[in-house]
Order: sequence, then structure tokens, then C-alpha cells
Amino acid sequence: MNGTDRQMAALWETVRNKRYAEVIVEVRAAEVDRPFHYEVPPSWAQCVHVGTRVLVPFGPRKLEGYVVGFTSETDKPEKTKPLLEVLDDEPPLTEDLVELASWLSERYLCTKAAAVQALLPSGMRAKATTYLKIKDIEALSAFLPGTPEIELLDLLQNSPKTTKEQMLSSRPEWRPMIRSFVEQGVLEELYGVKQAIQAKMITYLICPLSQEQLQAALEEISPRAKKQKELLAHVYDLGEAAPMKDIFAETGASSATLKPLLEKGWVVKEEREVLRDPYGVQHGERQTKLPLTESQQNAYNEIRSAVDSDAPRTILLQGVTGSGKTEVYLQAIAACVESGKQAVMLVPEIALTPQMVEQFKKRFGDMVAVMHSRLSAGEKFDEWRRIRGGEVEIVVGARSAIFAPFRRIGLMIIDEEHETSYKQDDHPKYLAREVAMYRGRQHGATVVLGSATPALETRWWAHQGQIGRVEMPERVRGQKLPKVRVIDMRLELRERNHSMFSKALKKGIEERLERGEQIILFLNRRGFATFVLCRSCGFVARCPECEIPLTYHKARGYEQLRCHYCGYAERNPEQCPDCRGDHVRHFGTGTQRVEEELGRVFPDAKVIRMDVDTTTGKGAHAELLQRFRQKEAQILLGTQMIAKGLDFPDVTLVGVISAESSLYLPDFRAAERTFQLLTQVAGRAGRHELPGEVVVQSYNPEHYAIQFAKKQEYEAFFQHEIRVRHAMHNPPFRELAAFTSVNEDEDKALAVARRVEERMRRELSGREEVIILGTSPAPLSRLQGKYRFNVVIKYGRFKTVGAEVRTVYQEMAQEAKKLGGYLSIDVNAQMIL
Ligand SMILES: Nc1ncnc2c1ncn2[C@@H]1O[C@H](COP(=O)(O)OP(=O)(O)OP(=O)(O)O)[C@@H](O)[C@H]1O
Ligand SMILES: [Zn+2]
Ligand SMILES: [Zn+2]
Repeated sequence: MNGTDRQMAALWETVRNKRYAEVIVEVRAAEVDRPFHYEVPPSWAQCVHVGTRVLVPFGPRKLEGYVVGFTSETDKPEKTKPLLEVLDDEPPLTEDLVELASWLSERYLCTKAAAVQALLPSGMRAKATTYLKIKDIEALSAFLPGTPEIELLDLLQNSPKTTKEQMLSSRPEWRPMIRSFVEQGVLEELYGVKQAIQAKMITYLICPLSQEQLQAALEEISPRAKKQKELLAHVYDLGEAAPMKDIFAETGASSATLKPLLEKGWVVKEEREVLRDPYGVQHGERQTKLPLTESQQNAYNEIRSAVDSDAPRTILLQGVTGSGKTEVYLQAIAACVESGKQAVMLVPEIALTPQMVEQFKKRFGDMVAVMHSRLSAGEKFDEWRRIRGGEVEIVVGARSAIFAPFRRIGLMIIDEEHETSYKQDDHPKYLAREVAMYRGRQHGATVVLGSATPALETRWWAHQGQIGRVEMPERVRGQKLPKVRVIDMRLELRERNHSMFSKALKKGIEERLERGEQIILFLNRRGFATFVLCRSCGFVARCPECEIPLTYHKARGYEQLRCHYCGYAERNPEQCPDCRGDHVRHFGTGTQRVEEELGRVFPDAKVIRMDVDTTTGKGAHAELLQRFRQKEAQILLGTQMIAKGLDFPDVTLVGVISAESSLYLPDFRAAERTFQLLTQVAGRAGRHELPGEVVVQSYNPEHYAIQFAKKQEYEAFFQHEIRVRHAMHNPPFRELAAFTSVNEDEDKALAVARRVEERMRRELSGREEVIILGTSPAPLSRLQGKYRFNVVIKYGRFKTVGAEVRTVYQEMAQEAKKLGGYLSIDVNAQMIL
């Protein structure tokens, strides 16, 4: 064989192997949760790959799908239809992401389509569109003027870009007519796609003329057209293409001035793609590395050698609050990038402050892409394309950034790895830590799990030697961890202090205000806000839909009760609806009430309140923090969202209004969460020169989670809690999966849950390490008018029960659907609600 023959043979080989593409279509229904076969037209063999996005016929519809493999055989070749369209030049999914999608659907029991969608930015989804083309114009023009047929003909001739969908949405009555014309062959349907989000284009202008040509052109322009001359000369002088918008602004010219110049070809238009940069490129002051402390150096070395080894490794970086984990991350990432590999940095959504992003931008310039939920779909899409196109080496982002389409990952870091926001609450219900470890195996990459208070599972694996562990036990400048005082609020009450501030906290605040230092007040109120209770009869106002207590809100003097799950709202009752008494009071403590009380007790102090109500707008969160940093206020008051990551030099006092509300959640992780929260909040104090103090108020000061948090002794807490977990057969000794059956009809919801329980017991009977908990009302037993029941199962390894769980889930999900409800499943559930 000569060269050409060999090439031909190779080509034919490709064509033969790519006879049929296996395609996952975008339908999420379980019934079609498998790849479908489509014929690859031989001439397309070179441009269809694993990961390519295609348009395919699916029943009467045209759907988008992804190629996940190829085969040379299919069951019914005569029935197999060809692909309609290849949607991108370069496949959006890399091969390893296609593999990851398949793992996601196995591990978290979601459909393959849902898994694929999770890997892509939302703007990626294209809309399939149909255009109509006239094939037989005579047949159409035979109609009389004024008839719909002629109207259609005019429309098609005058604006051929109108899609069939657009046409039908304004003239739905045309549907039968169009269908019959297509059947008769008068019209033809052409398929096209519209990207849901378009790349943003900007028009540039350039002058292609030489010096002499320019002179000639200027002479040719009538002397009265002064503007035209000026514009031409200006564009020429620029020497390179510049945005039309800017040129117009500089010269005062308009498109009318430009038109004749374009027609003569003296100025040329050029469409250029721009990428939306949500943060703007911060040029200039690049921040340099800090010299590392001894324990930072030690941690860095450990991570560095793991990255260099190209073997998949996971390392727990356990560093106390203020030990300088961020600097270790930054330097490890720099080393990773220098060695030609890419890095992913995950931070909890609410810790992803501009301050945090800025650090990365300053250190790495435009090598960094940022991904988080507050970006617009267009911004997300652009950042994603910068990653896919190999323009950046580093991604900083929330949870889903773990799917960054990098080719060669060297390092993935999860900061505050214990955070619950790393579990996705919608399908696929993945845990970022597990995805990172899977990708780590694919890429031979290192995963770093950083925290001062690691998840119990993570710490246990390190104890077992399944993952590595490095410690950073001291703060960077050797500052002491802040002193924590726990105040027994029951005693305060006995001593007739009815205020929400204990004497100690009040005194602490006074001192700081005098010294011009700053204070953070933290309100722990996960799931428990201000509720309304009648002191005479005990009536509690509840949401008629969800049955959870309503939350008291006061805005512009207007008192309202709101359900913070479904948004239901009603007026605050002046009289008790039950006993008609007038002793209805709001209880519990909302940030607003603390703010009011602060205003009363410390009338001169400036307070910044941060909670869901004050941080809804884009950038509001950042702005409030910035104002606090600039010392516009002495007190920062907030909820969970101020618990982590913040680093303010002048904060010397942190107050926790009440430690308990997270302690009484119906969740075996309640103690762990309370410990983590208190330790993290305490860690905000005294991080710089000034020593810090923490005051925690509690009605249960003897609880072990509070006692260990007081001493900030993670290891001691771990030792204690791990025994509790072992005794109760809870993670890390077992994993949990939770089925939730939801229905408007309580009996139906319960019936499905009972069936699930029964089926699971039968399927897994006698299986070692398996525990099936009885059907129970979910902690959120009624949500948005629907009843919810849970069935929780515990098992050793998911692999050993996965097949049975999947079967039962799929069958029962069908049954739940038939009954007008649904069944969901959460594998490796982190919080059962
Ligand atoms: N080697 C160093 N030399 C001097 N300052 C440092 C060094 N490393 C970190 N710092 C500073 O120490 C402070 C605390 O660091 P950082 O915020 O990274 O701590 P952390 O371990 O992430 O704590 P937390 O878990 O509370 O978020 C920061 O102000 C940081 O700039
Ligand atoms: Zn009452
Ligand atoms: Zn509600």
C-alpha cells in the first residue's frame, strides 16, 4: 500500500467504526434513559466524536443530544435514522467528562441526560428550530390574494429567517395548513439551531487603504461632507481595528456618516467575538507570594510532591482558622500551573466574595476563570468557553466548577470541605468531594480537602490512612486562638436580665465601641426564625401549605408573617386566632430584632445587617462587607453567611446570640454542624495583631458540641463524635440513602413510601450492614401543599446495594407518578429534609 492508500484505508476504518453513534438525548424521563443509535453519514465521520453535540430525530421531534460512543452494529439497521446536524466544531464534552456523566448517573441514580446537563453551563442548551423553505412556488402562488396561503407565501419570501416556531406562536391556526403543505411537498422543513446564549459580538472598523489611496479617497469626498472625511481620517490614523462604538463616540459620527465609506470599501466592518468578563480584568498590581511559615511550607511540600507524582492522591489539609490555608492553595496552584497542568479551586458559594476572587485575579491575572451562580447565563457561558478553549489554567468557583472541562488537571482544592453547600440538592445530587476524587483518578490529579473543622467522614478516612493528612496547628503570626466564653442564658434570666444580650456580651460590645475596634454578631438560626406564639394558649402561626412555623417580618412599619419555604404571606394577627386573646408575641430572634435591640442599647453604634433580606441584589453582599472593612460600621450582624472565610483585622469580639438552634434539628449531624459553625465563627476574631474574644450565649452550655467548640478542640470533638456515630451506625461507618415520597394526597404519599420500604426490605433481606429505617414523615412533612414521607436506608458500600436500590427506585418512581406525585432519592444524603 502506498501513502494515499493507507490514508484511504484509515479513513474507511474510521467510517466503518463510526457507522452508528450512541446518543443520549435531552429527555430526562427514566423510560428513555439509555443511548439511542443514529447513523453517522459517512462524510461526517471525521467531525463526529465522543462528546459531540448533535441534533437528532426523536419520534416526531428533533432533539439535542450528545454522542457518548460508537458502534458498528445495531438491532434494527433499517429503522435507524441519520443524525440531523452536528452542533459544534469542537465537542463541548471531553471524553473524560462523558465517562464522568456515566459515573454520576450510576452513583447518584439520576438519568444520563440529567448527568450530562449538569456538566454544561446552562447557556449551552441550544434550541432546535425549524425553517420552512418553499419548494413549489407555483402551487402556493395559485391562491388568491388575501388568503392565508398568500400571507404565508409573502412571509416566507420577505423574511425567510422567521422560524416555524415563531410563525406558529403568532399564527397558531396555520399549523394544519403548514403540515399539509409539507406533506404535499410544497414546503420543505429545514432544521437549524439557535444557541440559547449567543457569543457576544462587537463591530470593529478598520481602514484598509494605503497612504496614497487615502489621499485619493479624501479628495474624492465632497468638501461639504466634512464629517465623512474626519471619520475616514480617524479610522486610518488608528492604524488597527477599533470598536465602532468607541469611534462614533470619539468623532461624533453616526452610521449615516459611515455608510458611504463602507460602500466605497474605504472602511471595513469586522465582527469580533468578545468574552464577557464579570469582574473586569484587574491589571496592574500583581500580588506576590508571601514567605511561608514552617507549617505552611510543610503543607505546601506535601501537596507539591503529590501534584508532581501524577498519581491520584487526596490530602486533608487540617489547619486551624487563620492558619493561612489560602496562601498554601495559591502557591500550590502556581506550582501546578508551572508544571503545565490545570487547577480547580472550589469555595462555598457564600464565601466566593469579590475579595476572594480578587486574590486569585491579582496573583494569576487572566489565567483565572470564575464560576458561580450569581453570574448571568451569558457570563457563565463565556467563562466556560474560556476554560474549554484552553485560554485559562485555573478555575475558581462554587460546587459545579468541579466539572471544568480541562484536559489535564493536576490539582483540585476544596476549601471549607465540610460545608453542606458542596452537596447538590437537585439531580444529580452529587457531592463535590466525591466528584473531585473521581476526576482525580481520571487525571492522576491531587485533591486537597481544606478545613479547620473537617467533615467527620474526611477526618475518619485520614485516620484510616485512606487519604493523607497535613496539619497547620497554629495561626500565621502565632496569634492565639481567641478565648471563648460560654454564657448560661438561663442564669441571666434568673438574674432578671430579660435582654437578648448577656451582661458579658453587653460589656464586651461597650469596650470595643470605646476602643474603636469592630464586632461581629452572629445569629445561628438555621431553620428556626422568629415564630409567632400566643402566650395564653400556645397557638403557633403556621403556613397552611407547609405546616412549618411562619416567620415574623417587619418592613416599613408593616408587620407580616411569611413562610420561608413557599413564600406564603399573611398579616401579623393582632388577636390570637384560637383564643381571641391579645397575647400574641413573636419569639425567637431574627436579625431585625437584634438590630432593633442594638439600636436601643447602643444608640451610637453603626450596624450593618447581613441576611437574605439585605443581600438579594447582585453585589449587595460584597458591598456590605466592603463597607464594614472600611469601618463605616462597628458592628456586623448576620446569619450563617458571615460565619466563614471573612478576615477583618480590627474585629476583636465575636458574639453568638444563641448557640442552640442548629442543635435541635432532626439530623444526626446536628452536633457536628453546631461545632463547626461555632468554631468557624469564633475563628473570625483576633486574626491579626489584636487579640480576640468570643462570647457564646446558650441555654444548654453543657452540650458536648458547645463545650468542645469553646475549647476549639477539633480532635477531641472528633474522638467523641466518632464513637456516637459508631454506636448509632451512622456515617462514616454506614452511608445513607433517602427516598422521599411526595404527593398532595397524604395517603398516596404514605402508600408509596410504605411500598418502597417493603420492597427494599425484601430486596435486601439478610444483607449484612444494611439497615432500613421505617417510613416516617419527613422533617419538612409538608412543603408547598404536598405531603412528604421518607424511607432511609443505611449500608456499608453503595456498590453492594446499588442495583437493588436502583430497581426499586425506578419502579416505584413510576408508581408515584401514576398516583400524581413523585419519588426522589438522595444517595449519600448529607441532610435529610
Ligand atoms: N505566610 C504568611 N505570612 C504573613 N501573612 C500570612 C501568611 N499566610 C497567610 N497570611 C495572612 O494570614 C491571614 C489568615 O489567612 P487565611 O485567611 O488564609 O486563613 P485560613 O486558614 O483560610 O483561615 P479560615 O479557615 O479561618 O478561613 C490572612 O490575612 C493572610 O493574608
Ligand atoms: Zn391564643
Ligand atoms: Zn409554606
